[in-house]
Amino acid sequence: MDHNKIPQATAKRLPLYYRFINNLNHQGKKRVSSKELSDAVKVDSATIRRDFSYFGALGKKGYGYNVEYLLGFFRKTLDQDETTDVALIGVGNLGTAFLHYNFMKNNNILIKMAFDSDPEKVGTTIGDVPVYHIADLEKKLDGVNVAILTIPASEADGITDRLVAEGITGILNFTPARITVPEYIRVHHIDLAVELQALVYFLKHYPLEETKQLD
Ligand SMILES: NC(=O)c1ccc[n+]([C@@H]2O[C@H](COP(=O)([O-])OP(=O)(O)OC[C@H]3O[C@@H](n4cnc5c(N)ncnc54)[C@H](O)[C@@H]3O)[C@@H](O)[C@H]2O)c1
Repeated sequence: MDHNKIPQATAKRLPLYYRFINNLNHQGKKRVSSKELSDAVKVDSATIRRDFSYFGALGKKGYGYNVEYLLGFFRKTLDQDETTDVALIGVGNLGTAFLHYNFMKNNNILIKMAFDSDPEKVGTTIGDVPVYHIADLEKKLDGVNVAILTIPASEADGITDRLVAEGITGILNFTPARITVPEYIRVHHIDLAVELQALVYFLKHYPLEETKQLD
């Protein structure tokens, strides 16, 4: 399947589907209906059916979708069979938590190395990840092309320029800074304050029905 043919909005929902289908598979479930999926991932079933038609998965009425088939497709599409190495920049409160979190458990994503400017942190290993000095970024990066930024906002631009010069293609930016990159570089910005505000807004204006809350 040509991945470019999957619409971006569908592609964004893939990890969500993958996580749920993977759990079902672990529980030994062989099939799943679009209604079950819809309740679990909070995407309406019409959208799920349309998304899945792009994957060549056509659910049968009264049967649903084959869990193994979907899992095989998601694994390939999300490159779950390959490990993606990631570098984390900034081993503070947030960065340290990520280093302790084992991303490999559900996804084949590995934080392979971390960088910090604090001499107390450089040379240590946190959650099996070595922490190098930020001055050695260019020397150590060695083909890693995804980075997580958990440094102070004031440092974000300078570090981003260095990452871009080293061939990084994707950045997950946790700093409040809006970083500027060439258009061929993908930046996903995660702003927890905005996410929280959105949650509170939805709670206020679109409260869920009681039965759904009990799910
Ligand atoms: N802690 C949170 O809950 C939270 C939530 C949302 C966003 N953020 C954002 O994430 C970023 C990190 O937050 P934090 O709480 O972990 O901060 P922190 O101060 O605990 O950690 C920042 C780390 O970056 C290192 N650092 C500073 N300059 C550097 C440089 N030039 N190169 C490499 N390392 C450098 C510091 O030594 C420190 O270890 C901030 O931009 C913050 O606004 C934090």
